Amino acid sequence: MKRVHVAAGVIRGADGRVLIAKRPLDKHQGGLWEFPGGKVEDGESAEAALERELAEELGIAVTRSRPLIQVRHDYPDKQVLLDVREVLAFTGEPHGAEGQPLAWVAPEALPDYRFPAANRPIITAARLPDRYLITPDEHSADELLRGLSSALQQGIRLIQLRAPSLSDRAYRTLAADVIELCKGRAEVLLKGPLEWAADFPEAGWHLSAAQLRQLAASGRPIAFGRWLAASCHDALEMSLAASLEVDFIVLSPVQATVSHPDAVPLGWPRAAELLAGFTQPVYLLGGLGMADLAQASDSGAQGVAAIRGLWPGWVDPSGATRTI
Ligand SMILES: Nc1nc2c([nH]c(=O)n2[C@@H]2O[C@H](COP(=O)(O)OP(=O)(O)OP(=O)(O)O)[C@@H](O)[C@H]2O)c(=O)[nH]1
Ligand SMILES: [Mg+2]
Repeated sequence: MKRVHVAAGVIRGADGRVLIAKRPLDKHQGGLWEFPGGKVEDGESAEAALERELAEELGIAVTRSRPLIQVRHDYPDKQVLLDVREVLAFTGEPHGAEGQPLAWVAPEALPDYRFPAANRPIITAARLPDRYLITPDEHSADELLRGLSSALQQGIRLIQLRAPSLSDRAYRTLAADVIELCKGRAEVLLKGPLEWAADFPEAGWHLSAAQLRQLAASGRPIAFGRWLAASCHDALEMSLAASLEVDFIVLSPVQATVSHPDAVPLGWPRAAELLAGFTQPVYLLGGLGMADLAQASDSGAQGVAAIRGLWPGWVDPSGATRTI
């Protein structure tokens, strides 16, 4: 069976809501919601196909889009490659040009709608931002909270609280303060024993590669009910993350980094290769910052994860202060 190549778009309104459409009952996966789009024609790029399909289906002209995620999925009766792009700019007012019902949905409400099975990672990708801040470990609790406040003001929406130098007790106290600070503004993922998760019901969890290996030994997905992410460094760890059905992963190190000077960098070509076969969103980490967002996206990643590269006011070696 030939895999059907499909281009689909995540379109956002000015208020951040995402546009979805209902598939006609008589079509494949009929009656379910979808991200508007359609089949890529022979010799056509996914970008061009998306522009053509969204003009036909919604009457809009897409002027700018970027790759968001690629999903290969095998239905019993059809194999698809969904090439999903984030629409960054368009003109016109979207309407159901083929009579299909449309809905504008807040990203966090997308899981409440019924989509085809292939769409789970797309929904996750549509809900996640393009940058994942990992906290630096060298600051006092007060400095860290001040830095996080600025980061929130600058638009950071996803944060991993990493503080390996703190005692368990100090980490847990800091975690409570960070969760309080970020409430309603950013998602916080904690890093530590998974048994702690019950004490922090509002936080997601970020598994280390070692935790990932341990949990994967149990052989079944974890039903966590909040954000669950994992650190991966190679194809094996990525396959463990996939089998546990974590929401997203961080793949590192792409480049040499000060926090892990001994680690051998993957480099961009190898990172892109590892991403190609993986269907969940991936943040690339390791010596990266905002300047690397476009390359990360072109390599198939959701975006960039960074400690220094996303920390407010960090001065890079060239002397320029980075802004987010
Ligand atoms: N556009 C779109 N298609 C999706 C999504 N998820 C998903 O599994 N698909 C599948 O991708 C394929 C492409 O859909 P399509 O609208 O281009 O084509 P179709 O087969 O429904 O209609 P057609 O044969 O008249 O062109 C369908 O098999 C559809 O079930 C999604 O979110 N958006
Ligand atoms: Mg279509």
